[in-house]
Amino acid sequence: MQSAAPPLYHLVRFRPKLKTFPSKSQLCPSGTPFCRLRMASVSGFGMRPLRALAGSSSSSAGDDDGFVTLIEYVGKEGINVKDDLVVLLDHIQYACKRIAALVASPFNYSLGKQTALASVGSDRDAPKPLDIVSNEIILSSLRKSGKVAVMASEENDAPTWISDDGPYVVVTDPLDGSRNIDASIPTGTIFGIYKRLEELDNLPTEEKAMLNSLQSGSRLIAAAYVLYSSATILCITFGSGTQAFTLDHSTGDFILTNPSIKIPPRGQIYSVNDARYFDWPEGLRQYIDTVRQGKGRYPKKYSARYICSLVADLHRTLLYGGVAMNPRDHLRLVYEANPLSFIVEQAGGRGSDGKNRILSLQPVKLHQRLPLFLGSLEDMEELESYGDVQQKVNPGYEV
Ligand SMILES: O=P(O)(O)OC[C@H]1O[C@](O)(COP(=O)(O)O)[C@@H](O)[C@@H]1O
Repeated sequence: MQSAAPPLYHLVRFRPKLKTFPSKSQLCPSGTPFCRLRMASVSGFGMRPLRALAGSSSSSAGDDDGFVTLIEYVGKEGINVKDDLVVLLDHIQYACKRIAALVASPFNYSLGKQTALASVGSDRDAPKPLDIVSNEIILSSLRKSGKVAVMASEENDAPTWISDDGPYVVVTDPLDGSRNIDASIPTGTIFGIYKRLEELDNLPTEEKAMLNSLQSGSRLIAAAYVLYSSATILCITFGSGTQAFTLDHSTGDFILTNPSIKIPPRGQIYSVNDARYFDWPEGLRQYIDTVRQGKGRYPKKYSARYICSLVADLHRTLLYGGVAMNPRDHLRLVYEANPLSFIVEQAGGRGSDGKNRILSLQPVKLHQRLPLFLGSLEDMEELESYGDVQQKVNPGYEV
C-alpha cells in the first residue's frame, strides 16, 4: 500500500526512539501489525492521515517502529472505537494542529494587539480574535467530518446545528486561557463528545440542539484537551483510562507518549489564584493555610503553582498530583468542568464543585458557571472536608 501512496506523501525516515515508549506489541498484545500512517511533513500540520481520509491502510509485520499515532491507537488495531468516532477524532486533531500553529505563529503578534485593544475597558470575558479564529477552525473541521449533529462552543451564544444524521454532539472551549496569548503562556482546547440523542430527533432544531448540548457529563463518551505549550499534548479519555499523545512537528502525527496517566493519589502542589484570598470563604482559607504550612494530613509544606491557564494547570496536576482549583463561579460546566472531570476521573482523580461530583450535575444552562476543583483523590478529600470552599464573592476582577 505504501508504494501506492500519492507522491505528495513522503515517508518519514527518522524518528528518534523514546526509551519509555510502549511498543506496538505491548499495546496490541495479539501482535496484530499496526497500520502505518504516512503524512506529509511540509508544515508539520497541513496534511491529513491517509487512513481516515481514504479509508485505506497499510500494514506490514516489519513496519513496527515502536510508535503509535492517535489514529492508529483509536483504530481497528488499537482500542478500536467506532469508525465514525475515528473519523471525528481525525478532524478534531487536524483542527488542533491548525490552532497549535496559529498560537505559535508570528502573525499572532498582530492578533495579540487586537486582543489587547479588544479588552481595554470592555468585558474581560469578551471573545478575542484568536478565540474566534479557533472557533471557526473547529466548526469547519466538525462540519467536514460529517459526523457531528451539533456543536456547542463557549464562543457561541447558542449551539450550532450541523447535520441531522451526525451521530455525535461536540462541546468545546476552542481556546482556553487566551488572555495569556500575548505573553506566549500555554493555552488549550477542550472537547467533550456525546452521542446524539436520537429520541429528540423530531423536536424543532433549536430545541434539540440545546437539549443535546445539555447532557450530563456522566454521558460523555470521550473527552480531550490539547495543551499548546513547549510541546503540544493531546490528552484523551474514552472511558477506559486517560492517554496522552505528543505532537511530532516533523510528521504532523500525535504520537502516544503516555498510554495510562495515573494521577498520584497525593501531590504537594495547590494551584489557585490566591490574590483572591480575602474573597475566599473561611474553609478554603483554612485549607490553603494548613497545607502551605505542612500541617495537613500530608505533613509536608505544599508549593503553589498557578499559570492561570486551566488546561496547563490541569495537565501539571495530572502528572504531579495535588489540586487545581478556581473556587469562584467562573469556569463553565458544559465546556470545561465536565470534559476535564471525565479526564481526571479516568486518571484516578476527582472533579468537584467543592461539594458535588461534577459528572453528577445536570447542566441547566449552556454557559452555566461554577467553582471547579480537580485533582488527586486524597488532596480532594482533604479539601472537601473543609466544607466551606466555594467562593461566593465574585466581584469581577480586572486582571
Ligand atoms: O481569573 P481567574 O479566576 O484566576 O481565572 C483564570 C481561569 O480563567 C481561564 O482563563 C478561563 O477563563 P475564560 O473562559 O474567560 O478564558 C482559565 O484558563 C483560568 O484557569
